[in-house]
Amino acid sequence: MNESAVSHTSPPVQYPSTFSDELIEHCRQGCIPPEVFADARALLTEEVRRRYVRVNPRCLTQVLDDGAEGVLRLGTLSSLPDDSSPLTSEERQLGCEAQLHLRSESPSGHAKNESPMLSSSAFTKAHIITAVPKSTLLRLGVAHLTGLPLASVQSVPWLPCGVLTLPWSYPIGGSLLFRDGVLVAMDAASIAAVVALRPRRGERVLDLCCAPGMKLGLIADAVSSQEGEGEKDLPRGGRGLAVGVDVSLLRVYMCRSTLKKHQCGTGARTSSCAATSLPVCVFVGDGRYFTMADAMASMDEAETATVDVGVGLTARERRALRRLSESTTKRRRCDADMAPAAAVQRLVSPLRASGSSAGAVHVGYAPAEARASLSVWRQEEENIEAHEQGGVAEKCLFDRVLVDAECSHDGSVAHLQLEDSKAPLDIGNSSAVIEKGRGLTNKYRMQRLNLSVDGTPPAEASDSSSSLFDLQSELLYNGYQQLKPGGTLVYSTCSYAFSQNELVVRRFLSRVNAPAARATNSVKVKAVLVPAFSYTHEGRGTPNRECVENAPVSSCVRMESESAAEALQQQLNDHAADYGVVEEGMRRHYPPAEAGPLTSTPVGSRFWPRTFSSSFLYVAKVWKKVEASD
Ligand SMILES: C[S@@+](CC[C@H](N)C(=O)[O-])C[C@H]1O[C@@H](n2cnc3c(N)ncnc32)[C@H](O)[C@@H]1O
Repeated sequence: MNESAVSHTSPPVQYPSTFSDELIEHCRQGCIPPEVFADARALLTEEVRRRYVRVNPRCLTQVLDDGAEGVLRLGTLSSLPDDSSPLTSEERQLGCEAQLHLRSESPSGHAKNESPMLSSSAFTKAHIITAVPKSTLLRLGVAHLTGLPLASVQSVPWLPCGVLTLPWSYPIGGSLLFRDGVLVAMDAASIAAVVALRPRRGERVLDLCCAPGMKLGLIADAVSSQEGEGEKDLPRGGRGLAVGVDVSLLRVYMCRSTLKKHQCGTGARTSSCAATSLPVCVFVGDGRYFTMADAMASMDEAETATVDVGVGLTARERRALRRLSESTTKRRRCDADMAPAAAVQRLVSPLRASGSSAGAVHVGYAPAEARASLSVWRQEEENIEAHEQGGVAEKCLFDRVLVDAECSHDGSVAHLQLEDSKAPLDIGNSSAVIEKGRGLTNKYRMQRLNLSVDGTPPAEASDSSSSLFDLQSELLYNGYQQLKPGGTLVYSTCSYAFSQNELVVRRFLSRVNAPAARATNSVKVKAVLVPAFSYTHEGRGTPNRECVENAPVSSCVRMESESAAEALQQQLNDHAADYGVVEEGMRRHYPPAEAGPLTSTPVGSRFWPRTFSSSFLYVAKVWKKVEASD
């Protein structure tokens, strides 16, 4: 355990005074120790605060082309090309400046991992292109470099996959880099959830709570990435698909904008990024009930040729979405003031009441590339014999599923505002709203926690079926149902609360592994909790021929090496006991006899902000292991 980490045996620390009694009670119930808020406050101070960005892989296509004006080195490869390299002096100068900082951030001993080719003195351009993963060098034009504080660009040593941090003061929103989609602002812990999932080229991946689409964009990059060395036998010839679902129509619209910007399609101001249509589609629907069969039924197959590239929908789909939009306009206004789970109920109920289960799903975005992948999938499904035992129930299942569940966001450090002086808000002030750029207000937090502003549960939320715990449990359960045997699921939240993380996962495991539940599966499967950053389970005893043990992963989400993933897992394990949340949670939620042995096994991994300098994230990975039939 990190010596600087706060142990649960430390003297009690007070909860921040900006928290109401009800919120503090919630923290106690959820085993959220007060120390984590002090850590969050420390991370928010301007001097230490950093902005995480990842590089859009579509902007890397011209890496090292002639005439490059600047090269920014990404990742933690540690040696720079020597004088015999084909880099111009300007490129070398820029690289050196960035490298100095990258090196100072790299953990000791990292140089051991560098490519032998990089330490060679006889560099040629060809060497660099073949030896260095493309995402380690980013070519930037002068316009993009203007104002970029190269000297303070840093890599993220615990997540070596093209993730950088910039000083908080860098005006990224107004920068060309951001507007052209070269850099995508995204918290490192969020990226870690996708790295844990490990989507690979050619796979079908479901993101069950996708909006605003940051992780979905990363998944789409992975399933459509360039073929890497050793990736010859790819599933479906490399034609993958990323499918996003979100219950909120407004957030699906946000997601669509995020993805369109990410794809550098219309609106890109320069040619730095190659415009591509990614195999990614988004549906409005309730993740607790979503199935891909319903989603396919909601799509307009006949008019595929007339998809409007601007919105990625056919005219019929647009009309359907408009009708949905109109029918929810009034509700939307109410929803803004409502606990999210209650809002979910209000949006979904009319959808489900509208007739068939397919009526509960609407396509919100499906560009040409996604439709092409979908039609391959449809074709495959048609070839499956409907009368096969379990054939219907197991149709349209995914290789991987991400359940980045709705949660209370208490660990979303980037959005927390804890200082009284800057945000003198209290729950008695009913005019308190979410203040753009100033973080989450108490009122907002209260809503996320299903509490009304005076601390009592709102009427809609008092029904136990709308509690966060139930919502998260149902999302996780359905995510698992949509996963094919042998597949991998990641459950994540940005809440510190034991009750939204370990408790949800433990109860889920008991539920799906209960003998009665397993007896209903046509293929005998078992949900097995595996370390988030270990991938060795893939390919063992699974019928997924595409899951090959130690197979290389797609370039845009890979760790630099398996040992880097192992080091990260080790670091997470070492910190598992920090703050005593798990032990405390176990004691509270399990009888003493059961709590003893349970405490020794961490359920999932926690990214502590102080240790990882990022927002908080809880990640648990579940493998749908196929068991030999008796
Ligand atoms: C933590 S956010 C997801 C963030 C997203 N994965 C990303 O990386 O950009 C949770 C999302 O879950 C959605 N949500 C809440 N209840 C849902 C449900 N029943 N089905 C699907 N989505 C739901 C919310 O609208 C919200 O957009």
